[in-house]
Amino acid sequence: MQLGFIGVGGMAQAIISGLIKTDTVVASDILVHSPHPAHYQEFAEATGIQQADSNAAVVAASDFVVLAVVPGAAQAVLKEIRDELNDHQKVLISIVAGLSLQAMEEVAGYDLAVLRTLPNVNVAIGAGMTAIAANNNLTGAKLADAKGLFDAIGSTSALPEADFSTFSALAGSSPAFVDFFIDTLARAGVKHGLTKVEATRIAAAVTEGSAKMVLASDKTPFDLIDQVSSPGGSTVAGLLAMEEAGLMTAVVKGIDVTIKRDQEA
Ligand SMILES: NC(=O)C1=CN([C@@H]2O[C@H](COP(=O)(O)OP(=O)(O)OC[C@H]3O[C@@H](n4cnc5c(N)ncnc54)[C@H](O)[C@@H]3O)[C@@H](O)[C@H]2O)C=CC1
Ligand SMILES: O=C(O)[C@@H]1CCC=N1
Repeated sequence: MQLGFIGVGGMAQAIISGLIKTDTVVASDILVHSPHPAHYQEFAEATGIQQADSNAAVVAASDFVVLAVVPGAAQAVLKEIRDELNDHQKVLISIVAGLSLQAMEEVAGYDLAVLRTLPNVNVAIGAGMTAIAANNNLTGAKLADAKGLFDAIGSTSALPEADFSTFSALAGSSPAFVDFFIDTLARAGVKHGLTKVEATRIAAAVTEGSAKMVLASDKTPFDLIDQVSSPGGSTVAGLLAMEEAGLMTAVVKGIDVTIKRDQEA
């Protein structure tokens, strides 16, 4: 599989790193371009991926083309590459937040096979969570191959496009929110005398372990909370103090604003 990337920023690099680490695609089969080669020169040399001179050259040499530019540039880039894309063989995979299948078809062509995705940054270590929605032209082996790229670097969830904004908050942005929680937990440890390095290691390990427990167990998170909270003990006292400070409301408000902002874009 020849895989092209237009745009080589943080997310493209996260996906490429995950694909190479999981032996899903060999580096020499990955071709990239953006107008700022200096920004990804070091990454390209370190990973062994190929660099093209233009967006059109990426498309010409690729079976699957990943559109990984900032949302503001996406329409112009699609216009620029539409002729090369429409050879009735290639598949366009977009990771651009807020860009609908219909909007892509309008610009790039109604016959084009398109997979709209929303990966999160954890794809870099093969632990991502990616929403996918295919248009009617993407079926069979091509759909399986395009989806397979994201299954290989984490989990996928086939969702109606109407749910993409909610997914974007819950999975695309939430690594930042979970990191915020980990940092806050660690900071509390520092307040009580631990070093930041050790407190962060402890907080991250606990977050990973608790997430694995939720996924592995048939219990709800609330059941698991009850399991940790000894009668008259310290956990329930801490939980109630966090709720008095508004933890649940703060998280839900944050997600509401994230969804609203995504829908405004
Ligand atoms: N950062 C995240 O966690 C997530 C980001 N996304 C989406 O991924 C896309 C990329 O985001 P990031 O990598 O974070 O942004 P970034 O700013 O790190 O990278 C954007 C890339 O697009 C390139 N670019 C800009 N104009 C171009 C053009 N005309 N032709 C070719 N390349 C061009 C830039 O040079 C850069 O390499 C965005 O559309 C964003 O909505 C989606 C899911 C999660
Ligand atoms: O912050 C953003 O706009 C993007 C969407 C999901 C994650 N990052």
